Amino acid sequence: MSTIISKMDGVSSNSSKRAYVTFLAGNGDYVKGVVGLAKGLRKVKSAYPLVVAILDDVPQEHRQILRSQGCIVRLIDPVYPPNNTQTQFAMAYYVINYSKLRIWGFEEYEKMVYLDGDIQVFENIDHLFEWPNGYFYAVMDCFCEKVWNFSTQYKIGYCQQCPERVPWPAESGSPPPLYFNAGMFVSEPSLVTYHNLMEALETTPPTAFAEQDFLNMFFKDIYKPIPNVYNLVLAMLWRHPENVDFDNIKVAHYCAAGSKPWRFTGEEENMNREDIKILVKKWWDIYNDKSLDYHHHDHDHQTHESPNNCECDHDHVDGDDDDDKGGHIKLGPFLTALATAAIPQNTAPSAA
Ligand SMILES: O=c1ccn([C@@H]2O[C@H](COP(=O)(O)OP(=O)(O)O[C@H]3O[C@H](CO)[C@H](O)[C@H](O)[C@H]3O)[C@@H](O)[C@H]2O)c(=O)[nH]1
Ligand SMILES: O[C@H]1[C@H](O)[C@@H](O)[C@H](O)[C@@H](O)[C@H]1O
Ligand SMILES: [Mn+2]
Repeated sequence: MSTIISKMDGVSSNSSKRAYVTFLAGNGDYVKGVVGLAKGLRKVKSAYPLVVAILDDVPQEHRQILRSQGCIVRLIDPVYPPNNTQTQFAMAYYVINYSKLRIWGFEEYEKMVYLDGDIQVFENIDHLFEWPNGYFYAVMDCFCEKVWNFSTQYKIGYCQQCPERVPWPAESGSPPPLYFNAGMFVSEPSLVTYHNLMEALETTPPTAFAEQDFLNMFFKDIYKPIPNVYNLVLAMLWRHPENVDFDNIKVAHYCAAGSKPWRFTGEEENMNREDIKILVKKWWDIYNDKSLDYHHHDHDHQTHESPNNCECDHDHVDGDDDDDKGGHIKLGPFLTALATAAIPQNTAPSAA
């Protein structure tokens, strides 16, 4: 009996230190993605809350919608890549994603599963929290879509998903290290890691895929690839069908151009595929399912009475206080400046 009690104690104290985390910026329609995700996590009976790290530009009305869906809303300050006059930042669309780095400051959680707002879960993935600490778990990306056309991999036709198809040329040395998609990962918040991330960022010029490239560099030594059912990047369906187990997809990532369910028209390339239409419909079925709306009393594991869920969502993760980068700069002028910079058209994702 006593062992059962202590075991249960162990579980509950551990459980409260776990969270799904997503990121939301702007006043646009990504809030729909996050609502869909919150409902999807509820549908599969996840035992852990969804924490939404929001930037200041998310309107109150959207924050309220998230809270009413049982989410924990946490305001974060934006993170900017260092100024670099030499390197033209290729994809302005991704710059705000550097702000995702703030989530390592959510130290009240021992472990987090990060999920992009354009992700949906179809099966319970709580077991990810049980995996050994000390690693960065994520799914390997695919380099075959046009959004990669600036890269050597794309130009050669090399993809880590099928390294034999077009082998990496011997004269180019060893193939690039395994590269993960940063729309889903398992990691451990920690102020030490957080400060190391911020410090490393200061000397890292921005690159095309923003924080995704940066995280790939930062965590390269502890990166553990996991099966793609945990983050099915939709392009895998037509680029590497042999690697896809369609009936067992646990997590779908609607990142292919034109695939965001809440903007879906079916007109973009590949969007008329049956498998895509099935996945988009599955997303909508969850989003529209009223029985999946959050009801405070129905979900004792998701009561979320954390102080972080109060109206005072000014719970900023401390940046470098004496440093402009960590301060409360308005994002608007920064993004405007980026938007007016010369950005090659062909590298801007159409989902933007
Ligand atoms: O206006 C926006 C744009 C983005 N987001 C948030 O940022 C996430 C990332 O943006 P996308 O999902 O549109 O981008 P992709 O999936 O195409 O991007 C991939 O590459 C990015 C590189 O910066 C990130 O690593 C991202 O997590 C990874 O999935 C969104 O899911 C959403 O959570 C917003 O809230 N508002
Ligand atoms: O790494 C990239 C990046 O995450 C893109 O934004 C996504 O659209 C692509 O599918 C992926 O390969
Ligand atoms: Mn995404």
